[in-house]
Amino acid sequence: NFFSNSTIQRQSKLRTDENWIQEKMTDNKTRYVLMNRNEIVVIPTNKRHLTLLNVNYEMIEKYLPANNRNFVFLGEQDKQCIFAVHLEKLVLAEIVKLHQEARVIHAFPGALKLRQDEASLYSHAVGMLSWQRSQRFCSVCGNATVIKDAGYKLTCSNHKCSTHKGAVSASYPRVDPTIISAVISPDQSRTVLARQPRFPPGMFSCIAGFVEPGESVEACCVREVEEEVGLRVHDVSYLSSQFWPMPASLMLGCLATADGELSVDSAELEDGRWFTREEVVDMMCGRHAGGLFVPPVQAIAHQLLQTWV
Ligand SMILES: NC(=O)C1=CN([C@@H]2O[C@H](COP(=O)(O)OP(=O)(O)OC[C@H]3O[C@@H](n4cnc5c(N)ncnc54)[C@H](OP(=O)(O)O)[C@@H]3O)[C@@H](O)[C@H]2O)C=CC1
Repeated sequence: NFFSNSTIQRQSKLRTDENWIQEKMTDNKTRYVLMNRNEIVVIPTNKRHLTLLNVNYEMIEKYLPANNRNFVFLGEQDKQCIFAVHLEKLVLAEIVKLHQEARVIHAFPGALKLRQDEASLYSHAVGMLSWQRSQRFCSVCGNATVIKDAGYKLTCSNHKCSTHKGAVSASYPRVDPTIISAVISPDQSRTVLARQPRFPPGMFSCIAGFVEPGESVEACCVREVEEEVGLRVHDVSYLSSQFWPMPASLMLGCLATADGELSVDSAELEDGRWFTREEVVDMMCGRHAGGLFVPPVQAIAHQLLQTWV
């Protein structure tokens, strides 16, 4: 699945080896991925494809943040280490000026034009760096946090803080489990698609929602479909997953069966309908008579529909 198909070795056992990390950070063979919140630095390879700008330590040294903040070790690929770093907009602009073809672009939808392995690097980086930015202070005593384990762990800088004694001694990266389901009629001829007000005009997608504590994937699927379109699903089956970097959802793709009239929750959804298989095929191929379409092939919503049609 796009965004989750990296060929990188994460080398998680080496993250705690500070000397090794320090040595790799300053090695000129090391490659840095640059970003700023929702922006990435890319080079267009042709009209439709982009590649991430490769920057080595020499090029980035003077811009690297103090205390390794906003910084993460992504792993190793072909014996080359890869780190990601969050930099201020002005710094990104300065770096881009040094590379004739480089551009700073919005990561969405820009990241959809990256090669799959680079899109996976991007999703790994954005999930890690947005978590670090959201955890700058200890949630117990309010003191600053300190980055450990090459960016994968945050501890409180106040050594008297109770977090150093209790079971919850550190903050670890956050991933939000989210179900997404293609709801199919019992005769397999129709599926439910819905649209949120923030979707691009004409786009319909499968039903999605965040898993709550105490819920299984199946129970979450039943609850979300009932809440959003008023149908009671059965026969929920898990198909596959996708990390979705918005900023850190783990999409758990399901197929489920239901029938009946829809009762759309207008607080969350702008529209929700049953669509026939033929209509969905047209929406997937960009030839729907009414101009309706589904998310692109990179999204798990598309993959679920592809499995069904
Ligand atoms: N890859 C794919 O094919 C698709 C991916 N998605 C993704 O699935 C996710 C869920 O979809 P959807 O339900 O439509 O999402 P929304 O982002 O619309 O979230 C619904 C509501 O849940 C609350 N919320 C936001 N973040 C979280 C969180 N981390 N945990 C719990 N609740 C939260 C918010 O409520 P409030 O505003 O009240 O705080 C939000 O309005 C989104 O990240 C979306 O991008 C969705 C469809 C297709």
